[in-house]
Amino acid sequence: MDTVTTANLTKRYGKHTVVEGLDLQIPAGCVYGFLGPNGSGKSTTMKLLLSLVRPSAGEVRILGEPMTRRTRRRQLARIGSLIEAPPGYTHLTGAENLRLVRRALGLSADKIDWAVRTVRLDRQLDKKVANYSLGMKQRLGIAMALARQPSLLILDEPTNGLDPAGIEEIRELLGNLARRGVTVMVSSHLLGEIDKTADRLGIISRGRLVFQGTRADLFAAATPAVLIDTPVPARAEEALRGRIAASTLAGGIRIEGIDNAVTARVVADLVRSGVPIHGVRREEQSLEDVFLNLTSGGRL
Ligand SMILES: Nc1ncnc2c1ncn2[C@@H]1O[C@H](COP(=O)(O)OP(=O)(O)OP(=O)(O)O)[C@@H](O)[C@H]1O
Repeated sequence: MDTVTTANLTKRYGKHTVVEGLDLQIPAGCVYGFLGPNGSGKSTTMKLLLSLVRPSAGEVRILGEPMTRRTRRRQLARIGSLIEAPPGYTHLTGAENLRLVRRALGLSADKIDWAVRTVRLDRQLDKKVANYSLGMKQRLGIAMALARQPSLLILDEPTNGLDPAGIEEIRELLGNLARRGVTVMVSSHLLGEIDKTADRLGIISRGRLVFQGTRADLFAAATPAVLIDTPVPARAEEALRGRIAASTLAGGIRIEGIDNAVTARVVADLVRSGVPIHGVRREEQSLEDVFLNLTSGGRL
């Protein structure tokens, strides 16, 4: 079952469409990496899911139920979230902040203890939050979100500004939570920060979902350029001119965006034209390249 689904989810501010026709599907118990460049609409989407912002069109369903003004209170009891800046009063200690959360939500002490142990903040609780590192603040924010033992955790850029060790720690934490059955949606503008933890990826660019699926699906969806090795690249390019756009390289030609059937036809054409072919392969492509292609080079 999917924990979150949206249908045609859309948000407009005046004439500006910030989120457009999103159909999200977040399966239960997974880490869903929600990726997109800065300003592409990730925070707005998360606020829509949490009903902090009202959709201009479309709907959100969480744990099988529509998220509306009427159901919001009940729904939010099952959702933990961390949106934008880490929460907490900086003049209070971690423990004092958590006590406030405990009272506000009427939780038992063992739930707070569990959340604190899960984020490994147990030894830092007596410090004032003002003296916390950014990583500690993020972990306190996650502990606050976890205290109610949510089925769904929504985290907006929790690794933003953290050093590599801090990023790794959050990644590990999210993986552990998912293994215990919590569905985690986590956003980032950097693919490398979450791709190792995420079982599923959703990529948003200019308010539209440009990809949703597994990492393997993402690779498959992208078609890397074909490289044809030949000692006479200029002749090969000449033979294809007017039909296929090829660029010449030292020792071969490069053709973008052609599928296997077209590749076979190109090779047959070259052979017929007397061009010797020493090899045909697809260019190596990193997940980062695929991401950049889908998001037009990481721009909005
Ligand atoms: N309340 C608002 N009124 C008008 N425009 C808004 C509002 N909130 C967000 N926007 C615009 O919506 C677009 C998407 O913003 P959003 O914060 O959702 O993106 P994001 O992907 O989370 O980016 P970032 O990582 O920088 O936070 C931006 O152009 C932003 O200026």
